[in-house]
Amino acid sequence: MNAIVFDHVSKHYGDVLAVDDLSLSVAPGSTVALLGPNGAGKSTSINLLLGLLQPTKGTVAVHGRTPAEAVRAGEMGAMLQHGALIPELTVKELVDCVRRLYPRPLALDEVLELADLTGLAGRRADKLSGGQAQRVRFALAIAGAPKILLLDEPTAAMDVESRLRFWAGMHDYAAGGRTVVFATHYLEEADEHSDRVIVIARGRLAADGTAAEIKAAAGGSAVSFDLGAQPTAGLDRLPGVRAVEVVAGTATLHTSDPDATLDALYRGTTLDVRGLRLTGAGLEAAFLQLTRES
Ligand SMILES: Nc1ncnc2c1ncn2[C@@H]1O[C@H](COP(=O)(O)OP(=O)(O)OP(=O)(O)O)[C@@H](O)[C@H]1O
Repeated sequence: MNAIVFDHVSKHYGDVLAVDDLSLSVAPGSTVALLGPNGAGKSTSINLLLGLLQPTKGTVAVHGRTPAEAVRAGEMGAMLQHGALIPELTVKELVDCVRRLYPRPLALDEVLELADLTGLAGRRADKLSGGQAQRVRFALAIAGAPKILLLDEPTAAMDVESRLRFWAGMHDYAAGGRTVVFATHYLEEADEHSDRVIVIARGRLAADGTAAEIKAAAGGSAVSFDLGAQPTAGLDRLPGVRAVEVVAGTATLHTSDPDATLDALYRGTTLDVRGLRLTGAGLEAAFLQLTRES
């Protein structure tokens, strides 16, 4: 059975269509990045998964049940973008308090270790930095040993070192068959830390696959050269070319077949091609193209 299923889900906030006919399923044990620009519908999707919001249309299922049932069964853990911590409690007290609410929690020391909080266990929650507080939110999300862990932009307030440790903790937690879905705008995080990337833009599914598949599907490479004042006519008809951009005298041809494009550029046109550059599309280029297209 799938861990998560969205079946033709739409969510309106008044006139705003935040999620638009989204259908997808997530297999148990996978780590999925939900990637999209600001306002794409990532947080709304996570809130729908937690049963905090109800779809306007369609259904959301978690292990074949409603989100509310899955939450009640202690199957879901979530780290949302904001969440107040009880200021008077120490990190250890807070984590222990939350883990005791669950039927089969992780051991306290294990939670602290996974969230890299062992050294901060005695610190009061109101004396933590922003990044440390994020690690406590992560600890609270995993304390109940949920089968499905949802993380909404988990590394937003973390420095480079904290990010590295956070991802190590996330991978340790995911090992052993747990399902993790994390929302991010950081392409490199999606690339490095997930085995599947779901790109959403304006509430719709823009792409779904491994980071490598998304890069390939988004059109491979770009051929750039100094065009100067020469005419652009016909560049968009060269083989493989999907789009042409001309900025400040530099032409960039986005192509799915750079060999054929280059061959035709030299042999099939009378252009004086200088300063030629060939670049492979990274996830960033793929992401921009996909989110513009959709
Ligand atoms: N409570 C609300 N009332 C009205 N509109 C909302 C509400 N919450 C979100 N929206 C709108 O719904 C759309 C999707 O928002 P959402 O927060 O899900 O996007 P997101 O991908 O998580 O964005 P970000 O990366 O900026 O956090 C946006 O247009 C947003 O303005």
